[in-house]
Amino acid sequence: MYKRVLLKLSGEVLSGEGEKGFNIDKIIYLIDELKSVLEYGTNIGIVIGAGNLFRGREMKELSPTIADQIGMLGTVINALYLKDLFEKHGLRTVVVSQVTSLPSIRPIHYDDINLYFDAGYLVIFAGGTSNPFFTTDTAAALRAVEMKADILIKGTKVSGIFDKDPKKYEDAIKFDKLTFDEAIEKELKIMDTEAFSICRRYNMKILVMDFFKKGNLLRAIREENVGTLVVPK
Ligand SMILES: Nc1ncnc2c1ncn2[C@@H]1O[C@H](COP(=O)(O)OP(=O)(O)OP(=O)(O)O)[C@@H](O)[C@H]1O
Ligand SMILES: O=c1ccn([C@@H]2O[C@H](COP(=O)(O)O)[C@@H](O)[C@H]2O)c(=O)[nH]1
Repeated sequence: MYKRVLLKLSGEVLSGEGEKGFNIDKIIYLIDELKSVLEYGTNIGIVIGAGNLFRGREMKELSPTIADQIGMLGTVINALYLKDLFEKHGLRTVVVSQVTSLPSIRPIHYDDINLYFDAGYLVIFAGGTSNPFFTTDTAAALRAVEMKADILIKGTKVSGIFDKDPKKYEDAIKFDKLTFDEAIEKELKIMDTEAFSICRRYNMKILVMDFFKKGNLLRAIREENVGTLVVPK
């Protein structure tokens, strides 16, 4: 069973696939999934995307750097929204970020992150990498390495990594396991090359799995066969 996990969630986990904003039923579902693993004492850090609010690349009327900054702020909005609801449902949560200074957000300090985990807090890393031209997949890779996670779990709307986008091609074939070299060489668009490359350099395993299937998070953390695993060799 994994003891320390970085969970990367697509913003659409908060809204529902193809939807915008927040859907409270989806967030209650997320809370239930998290509770089922927290009771085993697993430390969980979360990197949240912002596809439910803003994606830089979709705001074509704006300059890319401004659009990306708005996207990063979207991840901060999601983090604060989650923190409040998590706490109302009994999950102690801290939001850390370098991109904004707000009273309910703390700066990222490695020593403090260990203290938060030791005290049983969920840690939400908001604000992406703090730089434009990246996505929260790259932020998840960085934070997974920084927090010395056992694995980066990407919870998304597809059941794993396929040879092509399964949302576009019905005949896409799923991989059970891949190496980082294969994922990068095949240019599989499930995650950015930057994210794969950071994980390859630091031997950070990645599991991609369907977050909308009930019980999948616990199965993943118990190291059961779910989704697609990306490993060094
Ligand atoms: N080879 C592939 N295997 C699996 N999925 C793929 C592949 N290529 C592209 N995809 C697509 O990648 C998407 C992954 O989306 P992800 O969870 O990163 O959401 P996102 O849109 O980046 O996040 P957000 O909603 O926060 O912006 C899937 O929905 C899937 O359609
Ligand atoms: O490091 C980062 C992370 C994100 N952004 C911007 O935020 C949005 C939302 O992130 P998703 O990963 O797409 O959910 C992204 O589209 C970028 O515009 C960023 O600039 N830098």
